[in-house]
Amino acid sequence: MTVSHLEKKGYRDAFAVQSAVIPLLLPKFRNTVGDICVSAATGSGKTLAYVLPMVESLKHSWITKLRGLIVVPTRELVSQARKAVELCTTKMGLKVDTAVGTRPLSYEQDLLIRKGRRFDPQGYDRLQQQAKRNILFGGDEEPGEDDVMLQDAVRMLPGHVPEYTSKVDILVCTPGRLVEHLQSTTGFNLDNLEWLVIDEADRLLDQSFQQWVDTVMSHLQREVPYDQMSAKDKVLSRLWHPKEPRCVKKVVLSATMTRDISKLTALKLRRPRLVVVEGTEPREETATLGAPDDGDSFTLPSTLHEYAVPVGDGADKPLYLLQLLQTKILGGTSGRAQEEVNIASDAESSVVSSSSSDTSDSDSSDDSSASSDSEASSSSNSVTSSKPSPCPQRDNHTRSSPDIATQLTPTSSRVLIFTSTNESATRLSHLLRTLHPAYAPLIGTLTKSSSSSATLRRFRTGRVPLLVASDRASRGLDIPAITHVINYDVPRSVRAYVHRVGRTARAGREGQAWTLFEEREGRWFWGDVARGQAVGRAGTVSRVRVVVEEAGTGVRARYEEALRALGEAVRAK
Ligand SMILES: Nc1ncnc2c1ncn2[C@@H]1O[C@H](COP(=O)(O)OP(=O)(O)OP(=O)(O)O)[C@@H](O)[C@H]1O
Repeated sequence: MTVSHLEKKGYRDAFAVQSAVIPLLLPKFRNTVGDICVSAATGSGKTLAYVLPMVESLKHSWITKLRGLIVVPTRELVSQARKAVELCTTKMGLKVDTAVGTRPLSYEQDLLIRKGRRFDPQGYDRLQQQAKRNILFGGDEEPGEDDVMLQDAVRMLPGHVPEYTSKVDILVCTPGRLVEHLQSTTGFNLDNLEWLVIDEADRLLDQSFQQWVDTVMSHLQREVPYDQMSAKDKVLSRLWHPKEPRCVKKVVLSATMTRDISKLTALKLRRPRLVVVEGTEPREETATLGAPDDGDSFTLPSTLHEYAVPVGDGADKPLYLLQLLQTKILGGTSGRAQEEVNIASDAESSVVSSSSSDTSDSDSSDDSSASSDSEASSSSNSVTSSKPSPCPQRDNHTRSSPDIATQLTPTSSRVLIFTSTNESATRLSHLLRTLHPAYAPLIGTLTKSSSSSATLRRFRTGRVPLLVASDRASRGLDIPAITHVINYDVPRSVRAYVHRVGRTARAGREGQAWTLFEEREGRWFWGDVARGQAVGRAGTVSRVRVVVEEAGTGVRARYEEALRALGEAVRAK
């Protein structure tokens, strides 16, 4: 049923990571294979690799209990993972829901827990006594979990006690909200959990997120009270028979999965096995988890094409971005020439980047100077490309940029631009709109405060083909239409680079990643990211020279005006 449904939806063949992981997670290997850690490239299909076997093993459950828990770092990923689960549970009767910090807790409590009652005269007497004591001696603090139960108990029919049951079989959640429910939702527990999936695990095991793991682990080890035991466990406990040990299958995944066992110890994995899937062929390499200094390594999608653009000291970075967008990425514009722009060919850049003796990675080439313009344009005519361009591009040679007022013609490009912070994402969007008013309706901004689902929907559907975002959008976001990722600000780490550029070139599609780097960032970028041992890639990173010419540009005047206005706005705050 699931397979034929998936085929109808276009999922015809299993991807490599799915071929490697699904068999290990199927119910028949449940007791022979321990917990699984998965490392596979971005966009390689890790989500279905755990959702399918989880659904397969839970589909015969006829009483709804919380059996499957999927933890991801952001609310966007919660809704994405939920869609994947719903795709696989169609017409199965399994109940799926989500828990994210943006909804009121009480609203979610109603969605997750059903309040009922059970006939239990002894329990009734006990709870009534307790309620009386609380009324007599209790304080006026916020009601805790037990207080809620007592409040419910006093409203019960004589001889009855409140009973709380799960309304969901599979819950997809963020760690913070999960902890809130564990601490304050009466009846919410992990007593029946069979699957714990931690996606984007290296992020979720970061120190900043760490405390949620301890809370979850302590709930997994909790002794289930007698009146909440399953019928089978009640019988076993009456016979003084040891209960069967609880066995929660843990699946831990990331495109940048750590091999450092010390970071995983908090998860108390059982006979952990690391599955590393590289490339697109179903080749499973089972590695062992290692010591802290073993060094992590990551693989980029083979369909990703990477470029790096030097931007001098960074003072004119928005102008470089604009030229890059106009001439290399969005294309399709037309109109009266107003500003002269020189773009060196990819060919030149390929030669530069592939030369092992190139020491100018952190160079201080002044790309805004007139001399470098002419140098760039002359070299662009003399070198042939050594790397085919994966996406249709415009003429690379010296050309005119479009009239600033020209409307952008329809484009199939979908461009995700990363900045280092939410604030700089907002600032950059503002600058781009001022610099090129015709782009204004095409630019979206994804910040913590913006309505992310509406913004992402507009980006997904192409109504807004340019999205400026902070690293919040770098993890797991699956928008197949993204053709380009631009690192406007260099990422903070190699790991962050891998996740950012992984928003394109997903599921075997072609994609381009462009990184703008300042002089002071060049050494790190080329040393660690572009040529570092930690990153496995099919090709090389090509260096591309984008030259912003100063003379005769209305853009520069607008740029300076926009900077002034921004400065004033910041001062006024
Ligand atoms: N067997 C398949 N056939 C076709 N498409 C697939 C298949 N499996 C997954 N996909 C699609 O591939 C895309 C990427 O999958 P997914 O989001 O699971 O990647 P991922 O490995 O989790 O990436 P990331 O590490 O960035 O989170 C999704 O759009 C998904 O629908």
